[in-house]
Amino acid sequence: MAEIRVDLLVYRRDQFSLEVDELVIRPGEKVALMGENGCGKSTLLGLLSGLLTPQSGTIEYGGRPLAQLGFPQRSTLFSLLSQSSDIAFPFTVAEVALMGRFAHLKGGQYSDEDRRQTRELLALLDVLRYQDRGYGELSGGEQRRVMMARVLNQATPIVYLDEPNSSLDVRHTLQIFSHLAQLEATVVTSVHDINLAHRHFDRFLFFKAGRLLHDVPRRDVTPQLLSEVYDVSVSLGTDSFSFRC
Ligand SMILES: Nc1ncnc2c1ncn2[C@@H]1O[C@H](COP(=O)(O)OP(=O)(O)OP(=O)(O)O)[C@@H](O)[C@H]1O
Repeated sequence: MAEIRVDLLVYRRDQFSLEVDELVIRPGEKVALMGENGCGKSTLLGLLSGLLTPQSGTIEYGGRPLAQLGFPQRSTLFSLLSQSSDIAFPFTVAEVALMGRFAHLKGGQYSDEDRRQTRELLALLDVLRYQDRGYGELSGGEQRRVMMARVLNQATPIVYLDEPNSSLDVRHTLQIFSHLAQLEATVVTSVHDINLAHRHFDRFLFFKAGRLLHDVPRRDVTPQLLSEVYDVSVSLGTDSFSFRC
């Protein structure tokens, strides 16, 4: 599995800039990207996955610069669940999830194993019963779970997720985060629910206005730190943080 290494990264867009001096994410780490709206979480995921190109700095996977990796290599190295996932064509749920296997296609055909794995993931994400329905006929939360099945189906050693629990109800959110926490893969996800992330993830990158303010393990996420990041009053109860304006 590849280590992710970021050095002297600078990305500018209009009035916004994201700067990360140094960041190393080791294989298997579960990393939450956190901070208020517009602080740069999606931008960082876009840069790490090569959808955006930095003005300067480097991103490396196992010592190989991202810029030198072709698309086939990238698609077996990392997958990305974007914030929005519209599909223009009338694919079924099973077809959408099966697309995750595209990077592993042999001889231009999906194998029986690809189809079996797809069914298993659709069941895990609790959408197997919709497998023959049109993707566009599902609710927002159901579509999100199908997209999650597609991303996990890619079976990459690194999984990038942009707010995976948006539109999800509490049960599916808990199930998905428990699953992510148990994956062997490196997982890097943006997430707004601090208590949810704190329960399931190991490492927390807090951004503010495009800067990496804190990079801390679970035990160092304190009310003081959260208060600084989010500009709210924070207290710690028996097992969760509470917030007040
Ligand atoms: N396509 C775009 N074109 C221009 N500016 C953009 C675009 N996408 C995001 N921005 C701006 O870039 C900055 C960082 O946005 P980004 O989406 O990375 O934030 P975020 O931390 O993911 O926010 P959120 O929690 O709301 O998802 C913001 O100022 C935002 O307005």
